[in-house]
Amino acid sequence: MSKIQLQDVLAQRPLGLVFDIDGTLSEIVPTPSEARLYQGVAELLTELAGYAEVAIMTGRAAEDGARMVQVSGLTYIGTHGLEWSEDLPTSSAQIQLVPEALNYVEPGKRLLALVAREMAHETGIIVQAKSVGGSIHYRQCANPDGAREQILALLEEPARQEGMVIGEGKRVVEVLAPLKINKGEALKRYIGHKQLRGVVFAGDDRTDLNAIYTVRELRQEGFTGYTIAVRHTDALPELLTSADEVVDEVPGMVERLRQIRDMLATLQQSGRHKE
Ligand SMILES: O=P(O)(O)OC[C@H]1O[C@H](O[C@H]2O[C@H](CO)[C@@H](O)[C@H](O)[C@H]2O)[C@H](O)[C@@H](O)[C@@H]1O
Repeated sequence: MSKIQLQDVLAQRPLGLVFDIDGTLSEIVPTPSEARLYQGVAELLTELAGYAEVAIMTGRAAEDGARMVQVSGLTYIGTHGLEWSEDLPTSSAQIQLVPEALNYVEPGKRLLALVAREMAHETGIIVQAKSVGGSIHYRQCANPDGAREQILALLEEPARQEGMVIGEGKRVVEVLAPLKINKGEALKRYIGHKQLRGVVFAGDDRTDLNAIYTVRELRQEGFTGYTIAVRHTDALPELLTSADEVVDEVPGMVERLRQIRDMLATLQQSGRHKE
């Protein structure tokens, strides 16, 4: 089978462009609150939204993601696909939590409270609550690998009892609802919701793999999609081998965003996009 070309995907209409934040549009930094969009990204997202539907799909809470991105007119999909909003970052924005997740709000709170209490002695732990579950960051601990082991051991049995799932990302343990909704399922819902005929997805972490797999599956059914993996020194090998293209770190991704913007402008001028 011939290799899919980015140009062919960008020619589809309606077109969706879906981006992860941390490690994709913003550099990985010591703490979540220090993270900022890479220079020029907000302007590029604004320009891209003039040509396509643009969504931010993040493991952060939708509101937290929108606080970082600060671009209106985008769809913000947060908490790994559980939260949706079409009108962030306005302060009165409606944020929808998928109804299937409601039963897991309280169990998630209890598990995060347990970690906050039991790991209070460990300097460097950051507990980041989300509407369902949340993240426990250990990047700043003196012994990050040891801290990771402690968090996983502490959560194993209580998570089982609460019916919650434990996942992992970059120097972070995630407390998740036991739902089939992940970035892959969320991407499928986004494509359906916007009735897209083409999609480009970019991400850098384990949770982004689900979206990459979804694009591959949908391609088998004739859908036109393209995936970009952002390579960092700690990249999952599977992420790099599964994506259609690999770019080097966040600057490489930002350069690709510029090229995508330019390709979309050329397609529009030449009228070669598919209505
Ligand atoms: O899906 P994403 O948008 O990539 O979200 C995944 C997690 O990203 C954030 O944590 C990561 O980035 C931090 C800032 O660079 C870094 O300090 C941390 O070690 C990384 O794991 C975010 O804070 C989490 O809530 C997301 O789940």
